[in-house]
Amino acid sequence: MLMQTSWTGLGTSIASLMFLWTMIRKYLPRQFDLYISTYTHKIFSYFYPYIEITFQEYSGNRFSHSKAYTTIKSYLSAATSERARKLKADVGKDSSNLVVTMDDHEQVTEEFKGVKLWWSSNKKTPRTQTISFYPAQDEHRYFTLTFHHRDRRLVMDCYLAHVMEEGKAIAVRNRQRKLYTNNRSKNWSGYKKNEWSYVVFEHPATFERLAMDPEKKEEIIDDLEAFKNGKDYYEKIGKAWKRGYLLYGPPGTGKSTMISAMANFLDYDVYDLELTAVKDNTELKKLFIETSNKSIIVVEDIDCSLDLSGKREKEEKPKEEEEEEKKKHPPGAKKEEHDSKVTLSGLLNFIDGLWSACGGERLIIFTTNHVEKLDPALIRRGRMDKHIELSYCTFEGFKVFAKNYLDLESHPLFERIRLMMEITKILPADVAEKLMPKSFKGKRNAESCLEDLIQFLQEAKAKEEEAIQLELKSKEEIKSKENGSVEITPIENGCANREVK
Ligand SMILES: Nc1ncnc2c1ncn2[C@@H]1O[C@H](COP(=O)(O)OP(=O)(O)OP(=O)(O)O)[C@@H](O)[C@H]1O
Repeated sequence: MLMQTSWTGLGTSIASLMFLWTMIRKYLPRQFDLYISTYTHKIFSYFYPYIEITFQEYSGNRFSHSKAYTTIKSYLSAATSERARKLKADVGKDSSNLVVTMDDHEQVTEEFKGVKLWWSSNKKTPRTQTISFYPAQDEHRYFTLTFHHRDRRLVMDCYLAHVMEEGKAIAVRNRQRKLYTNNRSKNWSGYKKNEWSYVVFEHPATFERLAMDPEKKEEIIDDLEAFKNGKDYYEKIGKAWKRGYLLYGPPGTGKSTMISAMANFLDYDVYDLELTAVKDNTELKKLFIETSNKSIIVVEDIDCSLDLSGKREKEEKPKEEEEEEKKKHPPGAKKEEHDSKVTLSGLLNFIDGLWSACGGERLIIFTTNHVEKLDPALIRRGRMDKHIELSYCTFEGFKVFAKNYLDLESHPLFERIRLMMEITKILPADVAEKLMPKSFKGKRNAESCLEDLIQFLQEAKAKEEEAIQLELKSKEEIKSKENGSVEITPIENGCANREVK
């Protein structure tokens, strides 16, 4: 009984004290309140001198991931993978491509400028049952960073910035790049929409493996490097952060390969724009707006994509062509659905109109096999800032192929190939095809590849000479027809002589 009275008394006195404490804090001036809370905190931190910061998976609503969480996740995955790599290396297994993520409730200990910090990955499952229109969110993940109270300045001023910077760089490195293409698809109401769809982009092309003049290659690499790091510069000069490239040359000279090498070099996504599938300029604009930053937008074979000759040339169209066009599309007839109405001016707007300035860091690349067919307005400098000609293979280019395909830096047959390449045109695609080993069994095979190439060069030379002879002959024929003289065969010659007699 006595015991019960004393417990009740103790409870009442604690409750009264707490009430009094709350009242005092409520009516105390602000500075005293702050003073008290600082001291309370100091007393608590004496018993638990660690600070914990949490980073939640979702920011605000459940559908948008918090950027900080995602960045920290990349950072910690790299740290965990590194640890796992070291462990594996100790055991002696190959571990170069290992990527490991942190397990729930796993801890990672880090050292930064001599200070120890602890990261842990946690998960919370909500206990309350809520009725919601959206699917239930089962788990709520977060990272907790724990550090000693005395290190809070270093953590706040340096460490967190370091984590964010590293995390972002790691995320960019680990990002799977995408190759997009546009296609028309019907939605549930039957309305045809033009949308981007993608596959993972995994082309192994690099500038190192690209066969072309080394100086030209260096120049392109420098240009891309300057573009990639040019954010401030573009801002300073008041220009949208984008650049146009025109790649031209015969088929099989490496235009597509160069685009892949550029994408790999810059770490950009690729948007392969199929212009013939775009209905009109509005659709083109919409597609453009949907492209992301850090991307290359490619229009391959631009001369074949659409009639982009513009108004000026349309007026000059020969009559026969117009007739043919009319036959294809008689005035009353319904045009085929895929017929595109994208115009030259629409395309120019796409390249450098007002809309092209939304977002940034975009390369626009056109490729063509017939540069002479393009409207000068489309490719003038400022729109297509850099014109790159890809042409027949040079000896320097061949050496890149030999190193790449056959692992050869020199060979007695090289000199013969060099001399032949000086007088014979050969496409890089043909060199690539000839040097592709027929089986993967050493040097002997490499030599037979070189011999194959020599034979191909000899045949190409013979064909070239034959073509020149034919051309000369036809030119002579035309000339003689123009002069009104008939070609005289020996017998005719004889007859003619007789007639004269
Ligand atoms: N300069 C080059 N460097 C390395 N490989 C090349 C080069 N040119 C061509 N190739 C090889 O030839 C093949 C065809 O090249 P690619 O498709 O890039 O040529 P292209 O100029 O885009 O042709 P097209 O105009 O017909 O599209 C590629 O798979 C590549 O292996």
